[in-house]
Amino acid sequence: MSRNRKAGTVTILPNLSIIDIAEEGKGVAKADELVVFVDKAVPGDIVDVKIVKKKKNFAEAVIETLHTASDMRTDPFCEHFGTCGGCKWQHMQYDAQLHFKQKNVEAALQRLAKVDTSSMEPILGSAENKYYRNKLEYTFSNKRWLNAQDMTDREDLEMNALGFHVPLRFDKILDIQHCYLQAEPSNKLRNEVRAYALKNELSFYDLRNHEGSLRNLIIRTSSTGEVMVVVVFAYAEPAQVNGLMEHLKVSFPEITSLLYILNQKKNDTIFDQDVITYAGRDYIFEEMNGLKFKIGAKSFYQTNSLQAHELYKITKEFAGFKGDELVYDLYTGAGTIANFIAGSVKQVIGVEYVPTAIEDAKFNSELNGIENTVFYAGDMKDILTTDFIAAHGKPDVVITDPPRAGMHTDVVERLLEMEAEKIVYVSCNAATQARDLALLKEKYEVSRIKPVDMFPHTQHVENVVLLNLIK
Ligand SMILES: C[S@@+](CC[C@H](N)C(=O)[O-])C[C@H]1O[C@@H](n2cnc3c(N)ncnc32)[C@H](O)[C@@H]1O
Repeated sequence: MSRNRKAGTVTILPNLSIIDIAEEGKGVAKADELVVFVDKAVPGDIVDVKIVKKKKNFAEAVIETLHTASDMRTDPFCEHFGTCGGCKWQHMQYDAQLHFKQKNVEAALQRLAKVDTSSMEPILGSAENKYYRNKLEYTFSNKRWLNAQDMTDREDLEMNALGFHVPLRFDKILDIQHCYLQAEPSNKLRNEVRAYALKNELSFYDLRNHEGSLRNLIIRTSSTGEVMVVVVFAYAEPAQVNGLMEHLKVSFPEITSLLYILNQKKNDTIFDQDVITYAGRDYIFEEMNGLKFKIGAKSFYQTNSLQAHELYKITKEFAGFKGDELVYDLYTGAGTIANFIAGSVKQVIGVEYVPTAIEDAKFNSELNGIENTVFYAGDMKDILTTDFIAAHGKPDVVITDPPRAGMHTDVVERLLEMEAEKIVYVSCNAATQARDLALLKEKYEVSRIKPVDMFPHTQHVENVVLLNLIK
């Protein structure tokens, strides 16, 4: 039984056993009727915790004292662990991460859609669990996040930083020395850009007052060995832009595509901005399964390329194509799934609301000599109408891969009207997937479920579900 010890206004709950992991990735403990979500706790830990937020039925807490460490713990490999918002599960062994991802998907499907998960297939782990991302976006700031050590030696403190946002702090940036998410030359590039900017007194952006020159650095790498670098300035003298870009061009001959953007808006999205090519091409190539994909600065491509290939293979296997199918690929992005399966079906119709992604999808079909794909840009609920279905034909198979929010109810309605034999539902959020499955139950039964880990050391997980039309 837990006891409350009040130390001033701080509430400490002693000797809690961590019994589970919640969907958001925190450890779960119970103190009488109160459910406590404990940051960086692992099932099997016994801990004293400090409450940081208290609601009627639950509380959020941090570890005050770790009395017994779970067998599932391991030493985090990154010096930035604990402050950086990424890779929050590094302190848990990879097998345990996979176990809890599988369990969380299963729990969501059972609880929210009453799906029978007894034949759920085991999660597919990522072959690479370091340096697995093909894209990183860093932020410049003149307000570096200071750790306790920095606070003690405040003399000559460098306040400029190039790195990642500290969770819940839009203006504070953790200066990253080494990131384990993207392979070289990613780390060398980021550190060189920072060193050049400091040496040449280019100003780092002030995210609060919207002043300063350097805003973002985007690095994309591909399985073909090509590299794209995009430097985003708020403003800069042409000599300063040319100075930095020329330095990168000379120092990193491996850069295939060297680009910059002048973004004077308050927000840092680049989708409505002109991209200027300083050197090389304005795109790089990615390759998958013998297909080439063109990736521009604004293109969407799954960030873990190797595991995306596995995800698509599972999607295709679940669909079990015979060769004569009409397939709808909903939320097609840059048409990667559509192009990946095109050789195995009669025709694919891809729908997606980002127009530039649809341009990429069409370009990629052409590039690979694929002639049986058609793509449409627009909001799914507006495009996928009864008239659209009448004009294009009822699909035999639907592949749907919506964003985290899942599908709009109008889209689910259309799926129920279309009565495709099979729906393969790929999702990055098991809770919204389960919500949609509960609606699809009216006409479909779930016959296969397989989670896929695209993001090691995070709580995120992809899940593929096959639905069969009930006859
Ligand atoms: C998870 S991504 C899937 C991308 C693609 N299937 C792939 O594997 O590369 C979801 C896609 O849905 C698109 N999207 C989000 N909301 C949409 C909507 N309301 N209508 C159409 N597309 C939408 C996003 O732009 C994004 O490309």
